[in-house]
Formats: sequence, structure tokens, C-alpha cells
Amino acid sequence: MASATIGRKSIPNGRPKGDARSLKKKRDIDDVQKLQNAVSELVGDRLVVRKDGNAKTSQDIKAEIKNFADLPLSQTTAKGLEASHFKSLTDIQLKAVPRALKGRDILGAAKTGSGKTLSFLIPVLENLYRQKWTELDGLGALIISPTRELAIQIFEVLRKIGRYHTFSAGLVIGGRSLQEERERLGRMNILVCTPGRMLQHMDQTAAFEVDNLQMLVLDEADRIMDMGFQMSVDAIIEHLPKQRQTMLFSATQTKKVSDLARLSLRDPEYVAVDEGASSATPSTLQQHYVVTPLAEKLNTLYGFIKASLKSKIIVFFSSGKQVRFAYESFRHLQPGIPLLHLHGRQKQAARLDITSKFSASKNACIFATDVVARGLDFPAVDWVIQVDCPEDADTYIHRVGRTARYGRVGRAVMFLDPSEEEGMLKRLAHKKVPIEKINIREKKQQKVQNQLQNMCFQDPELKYLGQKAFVSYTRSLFVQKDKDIFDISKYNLEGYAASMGLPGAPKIKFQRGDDAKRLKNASRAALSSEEDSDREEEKPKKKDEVRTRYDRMFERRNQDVLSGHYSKMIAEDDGNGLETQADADEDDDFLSVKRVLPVDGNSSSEENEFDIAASGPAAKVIPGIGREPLVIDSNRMEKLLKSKKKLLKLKEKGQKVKFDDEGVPYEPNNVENEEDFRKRGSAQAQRARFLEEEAARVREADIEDKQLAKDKKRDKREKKRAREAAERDGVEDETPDLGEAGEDEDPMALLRSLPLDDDENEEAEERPAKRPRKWFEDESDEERETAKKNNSRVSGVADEPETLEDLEALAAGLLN
Ligand SMILES: Nc1ncnc2c1ncn2[C@@H]1O[C@H](COP(=O)(O)OP(=O)(O)OP(=O)(O)O)[C@@H](O)[C@H]1O
Repeated sequence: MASATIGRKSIPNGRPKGDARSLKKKRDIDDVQKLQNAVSELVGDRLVVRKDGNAKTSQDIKAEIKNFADLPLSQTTAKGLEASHFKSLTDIQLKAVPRALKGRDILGAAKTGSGKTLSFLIPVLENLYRQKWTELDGLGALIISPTRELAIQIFEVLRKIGRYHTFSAGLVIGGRSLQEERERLGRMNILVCTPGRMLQHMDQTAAFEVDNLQMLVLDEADRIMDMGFQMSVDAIIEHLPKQRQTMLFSATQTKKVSDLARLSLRDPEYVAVDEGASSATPSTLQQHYVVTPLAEKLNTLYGFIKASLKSKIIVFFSSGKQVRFAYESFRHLQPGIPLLHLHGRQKQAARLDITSKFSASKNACIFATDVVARGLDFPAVDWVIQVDCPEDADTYIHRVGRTARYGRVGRAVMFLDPSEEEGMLKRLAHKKVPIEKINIREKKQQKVQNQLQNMCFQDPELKYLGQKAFVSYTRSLFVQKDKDIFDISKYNLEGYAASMGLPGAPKIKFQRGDDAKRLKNASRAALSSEEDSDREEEKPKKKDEVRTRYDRMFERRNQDVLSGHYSKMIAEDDGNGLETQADADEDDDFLSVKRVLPVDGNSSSEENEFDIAASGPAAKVIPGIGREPLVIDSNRMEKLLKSKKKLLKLKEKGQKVKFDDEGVPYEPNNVENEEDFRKRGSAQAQRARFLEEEAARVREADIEDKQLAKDKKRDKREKKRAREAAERDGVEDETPDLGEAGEDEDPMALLRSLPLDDDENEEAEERPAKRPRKWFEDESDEERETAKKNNSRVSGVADEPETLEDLEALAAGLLN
């Protein structure tokens, strides 16, 4: 947990002694008393100034408050504000701060970028100060934010303006060990947190007392109160004392009576700015939309980025997988502007690094999910682009609010599929959002489809990313509640898949039952929510869990960049046609694609060898060395196979191979001369022909793969039947059931060209100890992989067979 004593040392040059100390104490008490009196003289957003004496008279005037210096604030807060260059109050601050200083519950609503953060931070500091809050009093104020980034930002502002106070403040957002946070938690006076992590502490940290809490603040309150956070927030509230001050702030405020009842607000003041104004968004924001069919969106986006290289741009997508695909593929296209990406599944450190990089850069383009839609205050953003239509008008308002902040100018463009136009415009008009249609200049459009196709063809891993992005996008369309905007039957999904360079649209299985209902009720933002990633990092590791050889055998998988993807494709079936929770948790794909792992097919080379040994032939066969498999039929042969040096002799001599500009290998002595090359037509024609042929090849391979998958499925069914028959006859079969696809689904749908098990085995054998990082992987990917490896080591893979003897022993064990 990040924590800070947000104030200075109150006694800089040693302790004042005797009289001096008691004098100071008295002065402090007097100051606080004066402040208390002045605060009680606040009426609305004015301060009563007494003309004569102490008693209130009719001649007293209500002085207008304009600057922070006009407010009854402590010296420490006033100095902090001054040092942070905050002088005059914004409209929302003017309305909210005086009322909040008086201890009123507040429902604050004002446009994005209008200064709501200070509206609650100043009262938090002041109200605790006037109560002479000390470390011994424990937690005095709790500020809840829906995302970690926003929590960090609030904490930073708190540190700035509270720098002369002596309160201790902490940030509880996960990403560090619970234990580490626990140790400091008890000493904090002010906490800024995300709901999931806070609840975890309330439930698990015995020494964490909240009985004294005076103030609760919910920033982006409507988001915190909605489905995605409902359970955590309700549980947090249950822990808190009922007698407290509660403040809710958002640009799109909740007024639902049920929500307010949940928070037990006491006679709240509804403090709104610009109620009844002509627009719900800042007047300095220019808002446009373009109608661009789904299949054209990536082209339009690329064209837009190329035309705006000297800008700072935020591009919103609806899911992290889309963000990753767009980022990885566009990065390779090198548009000429630094590209960044941010989504909830990245590690906390990486996310922090990315937000600060984007904040600091003048020209950059960040692809992001709604993780950055709320509250984040990136300086000087020129453009907000919404590639995917936002789920509702509120999300639209928050997304565009990342630009045109605090009176600055900004521009926003939303891409709409023709089917979304009418519905979305209606919703925006209802919320008073002024938006104009613009057309795309044909000349500015950039066709990237062919390049993406090439890239996906050359790099299966990018293709998998694309497939996952496709599935998550389709899923997000399906879960949309507003069917006036989102009608899944109206989108050209095949065209969309082609625009991503995919060899066909992955088929998608719709989930049934209660889970489907739960997911449908949750908002899209909630599904890709920040809290998911909190959970991801907090998954408890069962350290001393006893695991059998079978467990390990079936948990083992290729430590390869594909393995995560691969395992997600193997959806376990609970027998009712529903995915198991574990799977849903891991990927939270509402529309799942299923593949059945053949019971007799293993995914690593070790297991392949192991299988052969386990099935008990007299001789063991080691595949993949030289042309012929080597048969171990004597001790001498076995020894030979253990000596690397000797093995080298058995290997084929290498061939000289060079690589062309695109990394394709060729034999240097076998290069076609230029004349022959020209005879076959122009380079462009040849390239087009090549692409056509390759595309046809991919299609053919898809058909073969599908057939293969069907055969395997049939095989498996037969095996299952046989097993069941054997069970009926009383024979116990120990082969674990890895789940089975439903009759009506195509288990290979998304995997049309994913290497089958045998290919994977070969690949695993050839894989070097440490795979070099690919062009589209960043460090976090590598870290993740290493972490995966380390984790699997911790969980017992250290016992895996390393030598032939190990293998034999293992095999013998199994056979027994
Ligand atoms: N009184 C002020 N004087 C000068 N700048 C201010 C003042 N109040 C806020 N700001 C600046 O205005 C910007 C927006 O403030 P803030 O982030 O609090 O907006 P917000 O209303 O919370 O926006 P959102 O609805 O997007 O969360 C920040 O950069 C902040 O530093």
C-alpha cells in the first residue's frame, strides 16, 4: 500500500519547551474554535460577515466567496492549495465545499473536468482537522473510486493539497501483498481505495477498525453503485458506522432512491452545476460522429491516426482484447506516432508506467478500455475517438470528458455502425449531448485489411489475438441491454473478421442458463471491470495443497505464449452445457468457443514420450532427433542418448540458410535470377497472386482441420461410450474426463488453424529454453510467462521427469 504522512513535521526545530508548548496548544485550540464558528456562519455558498460585536444583526452581510482564501479553511489547507496553484473556486466547488464543510451529506453532479475532486478533498481535510483528528483516532475518511488509476490520481491530489497537514493517508488498490498493506492500514487516517480490495481488508484484517469513520466519499458514484460493484459496496457499507457524513460525486449522478437508501444518506443536499443548461458536456468540447460500417472501422481509425500525427489521442474500445489486437497490429504498421495501450488485465506497474508516459507525452495515441473513461485527468488531450459505440449515453459523456477539461478545448469523434446511428443519437439527445455528423473523406481512408491479413497469416499468435478480440466484441454486443442501439443481427460480422485479417469469422456458442442471465444483467463496463484484475492478482495460491501425479499430468501445458490461449479454448463442461466457473472467471467470455482435448492426446513432448513408455512397449522411441526415430534397445544405446556430444554425430549436417527482409528463410545458392522473375509478371501481380493462393491454402487447411477435429470428436465419443460400457460392467476407468462438447457445436470453431496436438508436440520439442520476445509482445507478456513458469514450479512441477530414469520410474509407477 502506498502511504504517506501527508503533512510536514509540525515542529521543525526540536520540541518547544514548557510555556511555549502550552501557548501553542492554546493557540491551536482557539484557531479551531474560530474556524468552527466561521463554518457555522456559512449560508449556502456565502459567508456571513458580522459588522459589529458577536451577535448576528440585520446589518450583517453575506460575503460572496470566490477564492479559497475567502473560505474558513485551516492555515494548513490554505497553504497546500496555494502551493498547488489553486486560487479561485470552480462552480461545483463553490456550491459543494461550504455545504460539505458544515457536515451535510452531498450528492454532487457537475460536468467532466469541472473540479469535483477538490470539492470532496477539501472538506475531508478540514472536517478532520476541526475534529483534531490524530493517528490514535484511526480511520476518519474513506474515499472509494471505481478504478485504480483514478484512486491513484485522487491520492496524488490529496498529497499535494494536504502536504502541510499531519494526517496519515494510504492508497488501497491491490497490486501488493495483503500482509504489507495490513501492517500499515491500522495507522491510516484517510484511505483512498477501490471497492474489492477494501472489502478484502475489512473481511480479513482483524486489526483494521472502521468504527470511528466520519466521512465516506464515493467518486464516480453512479459507477460505484451499479451492478459491477454492487456487492462489494453493500458489504463495505455494512461495516461502516451509520452516523457519518456521506458524499457522492459524478458527472452523471445517481438519484435513484434505492441507491441513496443503500448508502443511508441523511437528508442529502443535491448540489448540481449546469442543471437545465443546454448541454451535459463542456461547452469547449466539439463533438462529432461518423457512420462507418463495422467492417470499415479499423481502416477509418488507421486513416484518422495517420492524419493526426501531431496530436494526443485516446481511442476507446469495448474490451481489453480488442485493445490488444488493435495495438499489436497497428504498432507493426508503424503509423508514425507513439502508440500505447491500457486495459484492466495489465499488471499494476505496467499500467502506472503507461498512464504516466501518456500524461507526459505531447503527441501520442493510447488505445484503452473504459478503465480510463472515468475521472482520469490526462493533460492536454486533443482527441477522444470511440471506435466501439459506448454502451449508453453516460459512458459516452465520461469518455469524451477526457478532453476539454477545466475550460480547455477538445474534440471527440464516435464511429457508429449504420445500425447504431438512430438509437444512439436518440439516447444522446435525451441527455442533452450536442453532436454533429461528419463524413470521412475517401482520400483519408487507409486500407489496412490486406496488411492485417498478411500479418495474421505470418503470425498465428496475432491471429489468435484477433480471434479473441472478435469473440469479445461479439460478446459485448450480445450483452448490451439497449437493443435499440445494439441489434446483433444487423452487424456484418463476417466482414468485421475479414477486416481484422482473419480467415473467417470464428463461430461462437451462446451460453445458457443462470450465468447467461448474470452476465446479461451486468453492464459491459462491469464485465471488463477493474475489479476483475484485482481479483486476478489476488487469487490465493494454495501452497501446501496435496496434488497427485494425475493432477500434475493434466495441469501441465506448454510454457509457450500460446498456452494461455490454448487452455482458454478448452472449455470445461459441467454437463449442462455451461462452462465451469473457473473457466468463466479466467476469461469471462460470455460467448464461449469450445474445444475438446482428446483424452489420448497430450500437449507436451514429455507427455508424448511418457505415453509411449507408459503403454509398455519393450523399447522406447525418441522422436524428433535426425530423420529416423532412434530405438532404445540396449543399455549402450540408452547411454549414447544421454551424451549430447555423441548425439550431435547422429544429427544431420546443417544447411546454409539466409533470411529475406521479411524474415522468410531461403537457400542462398537457390535464388531465382531477375530475368526469370520478370517473366512471371510484375512484382505487384505476383504478390496479388501469391496472396490469393495463400488465402486459398488457408481455407483448404481450415477445412482439413475441421475434418480432423470432427474425427477426433467422433473417436472420443466412441471411447467414452466404451468407457461407460466398461463402467456399467464394473470395470473402473481412471482416465480423467476432460469434458465434452455439446452435440450441436463446432469445437474447432475458433481454432480453425490452431496447430493440433501433434503439431504442438513437435513445436514444443524444437522450442529453445528461453523463447525470444516477439515483435508484438511487451515486457509484461514476458513477465507473465516467467511468472507462470515460476508459479508452476512452486506448485510442484519441480517433480517433473528430467531424465530418462525419472521417466521410467514415473512410467513404472503408473503401470503399477
Ligand atoms: N479551483 C481550481 N483551480 C484550478 N484548476 C482546477 C481547480 N479545480 C480543479 N482544477 C483542475 O481541473 C482539472 C479537472 O479537475 P477534476 O479532475 O477534479 O475534474 P472532475 O470534475 O473530477 O472530472 P471527471 O468528471 O472527469 O472526474 C484538473 O486538472 C484540476 O487540477
